[in-house]
Amino acid sequence: MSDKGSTYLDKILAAKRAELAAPRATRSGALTDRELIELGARLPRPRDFIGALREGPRPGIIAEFKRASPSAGVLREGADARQIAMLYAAGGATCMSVLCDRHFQGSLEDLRTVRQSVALPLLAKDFILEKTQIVEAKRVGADCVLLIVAALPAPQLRNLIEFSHTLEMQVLCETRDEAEIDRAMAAGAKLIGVNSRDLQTFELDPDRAAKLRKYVPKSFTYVAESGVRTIDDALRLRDSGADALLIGSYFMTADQPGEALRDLVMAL
Ligand SMILES: O=P(O)(O)OC[C@@H](O)[C@@H](O)c1c[nH]c2ccccc12
Repeated sequence: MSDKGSTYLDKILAAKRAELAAPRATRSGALTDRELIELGARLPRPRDFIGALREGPRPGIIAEFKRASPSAGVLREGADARQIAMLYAAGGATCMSVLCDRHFQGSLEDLRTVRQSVALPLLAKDFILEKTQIVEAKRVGADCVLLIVAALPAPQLRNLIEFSHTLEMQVLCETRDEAEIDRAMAAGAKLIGVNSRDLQTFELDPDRAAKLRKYVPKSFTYVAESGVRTIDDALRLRDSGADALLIGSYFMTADQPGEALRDLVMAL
């Protein structure tokens, strides 16, 4: 089979489908929807991720634990999830995101480690295609899950949002243009992200999140995702009206991630 025409996102999603199709060691692998809800509902109640962003200083910072990325390679050799989480919490992060996908050298284990290290609300940053993944994220301590509009047909998106809400999990719905923003809002998302990096090509358009701000009414919570490389980048996104900034590489590559975060929070 030729790879011609398939994008990075297609490849990551194909790998995720293969992972999900393989026999799984986890308990929730072959359960019915009802059993999944019963299992998920017994897990500890999630924290209020959106509430933390709305009530804290604006814009809130969602600091991401990210070992590597397909575009930049390894960001921090031997990164220690517990240590970074504690630096982020002490540095003034409002919430944290943990990259769980293996194309970013992440795992659910990293999320579990972060959960055991800090009390901040946590986002499971993964390529979620089915309900079992939402239960698994909750099981390791996530409060919020990422759902990528470009990866999910409309009925599936709505279904996964509803399922998350049934488990009292929140959803960050990731978009990249006006049409996807409309789809996210129509599907019931309350927390809308615009990723300035295109997951098809991994190219960055540093102004995308600022340009699209006007399409999301203020009753939603708006997250500018990716591409903050300087304090000025963060200031521009703040001035565009973003409620929160999701930042990974800038902190992960800093000599002192906690200091870099504190300086950024002070500048905002
Ligand atoms: O490292 P950055 O440029 O600060 O980006 C963080 C975050 O936005 C990025 O990791 C991200 C946003 N959406 C995603 C979806 C999948 C994987 C990764 C992502």
